Formats: sequence, structure tokens, C-alpha cells
Amino acid sequence: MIKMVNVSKIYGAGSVALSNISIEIPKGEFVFVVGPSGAGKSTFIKLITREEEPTSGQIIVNGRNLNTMKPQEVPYYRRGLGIVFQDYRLLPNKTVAENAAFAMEVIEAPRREIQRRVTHVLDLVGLRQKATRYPNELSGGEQQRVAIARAIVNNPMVVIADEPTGNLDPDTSWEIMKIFDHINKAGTTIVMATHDKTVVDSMRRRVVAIEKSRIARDQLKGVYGYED
Ligand SMILES: Nc1ncnc2c1ncn2[C@@H]1O[C@H](COP(=O)(O)OP(=O)(O)OP(=O)(O)O)[C@@H](O)[C@H]1O
Repeated sequence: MIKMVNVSKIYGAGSVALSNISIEIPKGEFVFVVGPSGAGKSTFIKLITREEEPTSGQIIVNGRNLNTMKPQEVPYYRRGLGIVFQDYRLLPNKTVAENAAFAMEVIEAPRREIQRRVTHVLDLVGLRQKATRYPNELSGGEQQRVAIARAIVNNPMVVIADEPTGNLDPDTSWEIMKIFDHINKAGTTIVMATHDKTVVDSMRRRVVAIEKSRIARDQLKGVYGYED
């Protein structure tokens, strides 16, 4: 579960990114975060991943109070999240399987367990046949699928995605969304910031619209609601 209570974020020079936001996202929910450019979506995501800290207010994720988390606890905390970016961020010198395995290598999981999980997640994203390829041999959609495999290899309770279809064409975006949908139906909470109207309008999941640093709309089975 993700909970924010009266959260504000003001960047250095007085730039107000979020203003007194309160929200609860129950376990297993699929939430789209939408809104105009500069409204505060990425900041909302970065507060959950603890790339940024709030100026005021409380944030609780999976029972952890992020306000009281010590800096040395942050890497451990992030390992409990799956994080997917618009630009994939794969390791170029590692194969598809090695990229997917990376988060388990870091925690020194047993080799056999790593192999079992990597096979499972590569099957799930449909890339088992390309396990020995390198990122520069893959299409954008395939690279994003590897990034999703890497994000879920440790079975996170929450997957956070910031514009995951932002660099992809509509058909490829839809393939990616089917994978997120599958992951969500298996019980994982998903929070996704997006500008992709087609995706949001087709999925009909919870939509939280951030406008001018505040939550302007929060709908179950919502729509994108903007014309871009
Ligand atoms: N590191 C920073 N320092 C100062 N101001 C920032 C910083 N990051 C974001 N901002 C400001 O905070 C506000 C919200 O930015 P944010 O990136 O959260 O918006 P967004 O909704 O994700 O936009 P986009 O859709 O364009 O990605 C903007 O006014 C932005 O200029």
C-alpha cells in the first residue's frame, strides 16, 4: 500500500511541484498518473522511489515510513520496488538474461534461483529466445520488455513506471501494456505516469490527474481526459 498525507514538494528556488497531496493506493491497484507537462507527475513518482524527499507531509510505502528512512536503508527499500523508465536504462555490456538477472545478483541470490526466476520473467515478457542478445541488438519495445523483466525479477510488491511507452509506437505500446496488465493481475501494484491517451482510455483503470501541483481528479475506471 502507498499512502501520502499532506505531501508538498518545493524544489530549491521555490518551484512548487506538489502542493498538499493526500492519496491512498491499495495493494494490487493499477493507477495511471496523468496531467499536463510540468504538473508534478515525475515528482510524485520520485517521491515514491525516494529519489526525492517531500518538503512536508508523510509518505508510507509497503508499511515503511519514508520520512524516517535512513540514507543507508534506501538501496534496500528500492529493491522492494520494480522501477521502469521511459528510456529503458539497460546495461549495454550485459545480455538480456544478465540484465534481467542483475537485481538478483546484487542480493547474491543462489545461482539456481536466479536461473529459475530469469527464465520465468523472460518467458513472461516473451524474450526467452533472445536471452543471449545485447540491448543494441533489440528494438525499443524489446528493450522495454527486458527492463520490465529486470524490474519484476525479485517479485516486487509495487512496480513504478515513468512514461514507459513514451518512446514506443502505438502497437508496441499496447504489447507493453498487456505485460503490465498481466503483472498487475498477478497481484502487483502498478503506478504509471503517462501521456499516452490511447493506453489510458483503453485500460480503464484508476486515473489520478495532477494539475498545477494538486490532485485535480481521481477516478476509478477513468479516462485520460486531455486532448494531447
Ligand atoms: N530538480 C528540480 N529542480 C527544480 N525544479 C524542478 C525540479 N524537478 C522538477 N521541477 C519543477 O517542478 C515542477 C513539476 O515537475 P515534474 O517533472 O514533476 O512534472 P511532470 O508532470 O512530470 O512533467 P512532464 O510531464 O513534462 O514530465 C515543474 O515546474 C518543474 O520545473
